[in-house]
Amino acid sequence: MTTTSHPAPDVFSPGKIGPLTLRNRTIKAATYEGLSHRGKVTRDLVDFHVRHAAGGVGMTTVAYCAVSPEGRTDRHQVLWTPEALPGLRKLTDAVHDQGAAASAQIGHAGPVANPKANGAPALAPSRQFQKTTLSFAREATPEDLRRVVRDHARAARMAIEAGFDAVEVHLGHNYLASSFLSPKLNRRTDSHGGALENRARLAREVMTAVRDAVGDRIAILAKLNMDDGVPGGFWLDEAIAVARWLEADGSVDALEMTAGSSLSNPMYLFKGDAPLAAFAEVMPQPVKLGVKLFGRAVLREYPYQDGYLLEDARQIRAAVRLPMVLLGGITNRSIMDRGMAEGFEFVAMARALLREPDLINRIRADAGVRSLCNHNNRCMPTNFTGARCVLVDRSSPRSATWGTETGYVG
Ligand SMILES: Cc1cc2nc3c(=O)[nH]c(=O)nc-3n(C[C@H](O)[C@H](O)[C@H](O)COP(=O)(O)O)c2cc1C
Repeated sequence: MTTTSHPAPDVFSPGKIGPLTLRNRTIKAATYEGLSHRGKVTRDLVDFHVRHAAGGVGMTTVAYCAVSPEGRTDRHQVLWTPEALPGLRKLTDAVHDQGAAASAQIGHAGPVANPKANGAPALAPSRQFQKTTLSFAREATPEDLRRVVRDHARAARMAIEAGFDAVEVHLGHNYLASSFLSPKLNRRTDSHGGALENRARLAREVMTAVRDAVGDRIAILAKLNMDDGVPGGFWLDEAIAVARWLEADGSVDALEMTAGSSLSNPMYLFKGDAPLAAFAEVMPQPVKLGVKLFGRAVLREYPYQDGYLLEDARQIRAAVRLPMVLLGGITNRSIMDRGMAEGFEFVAMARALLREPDLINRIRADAGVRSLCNHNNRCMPTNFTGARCVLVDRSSPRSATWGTETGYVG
């Protein structure tokens, strides 16, 4: 542990991530909004982030902006194209007007991508059957990997043009870089497979390319898995080594630790109820069929408790000096204070802020405020139809005419 000799910072005091100073230490975690249309920003997407910025967070994260077309989980996802830039700039300007910073989550979904929607097979370290999309992901060639690394660098450069203060690189949930880390998913025998040094190569190449692309003009965060929650998968001991390498590479300004596999164990990240019926209801084919056939095996339930990733994240905290963001069940002042006391510099929150976007302002005014989120997790499947808490708003903003009606903002 590096910080026990210093008093714990107040979560409402300013905090530094690389070149960036946030007005406080709370971050709206990435929740894929499902509010972009044909790769471009809509008014609904801007409004979503303005709500969170006005609600008091230090930084809001625009999720998940794919670096390559075959790396999308939804065909409407923001892609880093010149056409997307004017809308992204309007989004970051609107967030800045509220006094918050804006981060873009960038990444490649790898085997989690939707091949039908993308019109291209998903990429994986080794050829494999995807239960959720009932299709085979193809083995990425060395040229694919070089291109994906370049795509991350290009995305990070465009994030600067779009006015973002930070990029958060997705190294979790068995998306592409995370699937390479997994000894279960990665059965390669080349320089990107086998020993941990080789399995971690893609994640390190991506982070170094992003650092080379942006220098210290904006902050660089990495959202790194600690444990896939899958027998034979990537887990904590290996994550500690990877966190140390990323620190030694100088490619990261802050680490946010996550867990689970969007491929085979998503509830390991969320804990709480598994919303199987809600998933089957909204998913397009063939994902709907995949959920019906394999959903019960994939959506296993785990008990929820506040700060549920703290026990593992504490071990990473002890291994590196980098600023760290505590994620997972942060819902009230007392778990925020606990994170600060344990040496984390920031906290990130997803579901509690979907339930109440103004929760940060209310906790700041009254430390006794409790979140109304009950971890029923029925927000999870809303990410393709407008991420929201269904206890607040059951209806989707997306309709047959959605996009034109809502209006592009650039
Ligand atoms: C609707 C929804 C969409 C999400 N989309 C993303 C995403 O695009 N990228 C990501 O890294 N995590 C995503 N997550 C996970 C959250 O960032 C966060 O890691 C998780 O919800 C645990 O934090 P919490 O306990 O504060 O909710 C999503 C979560 C929800 C509920």
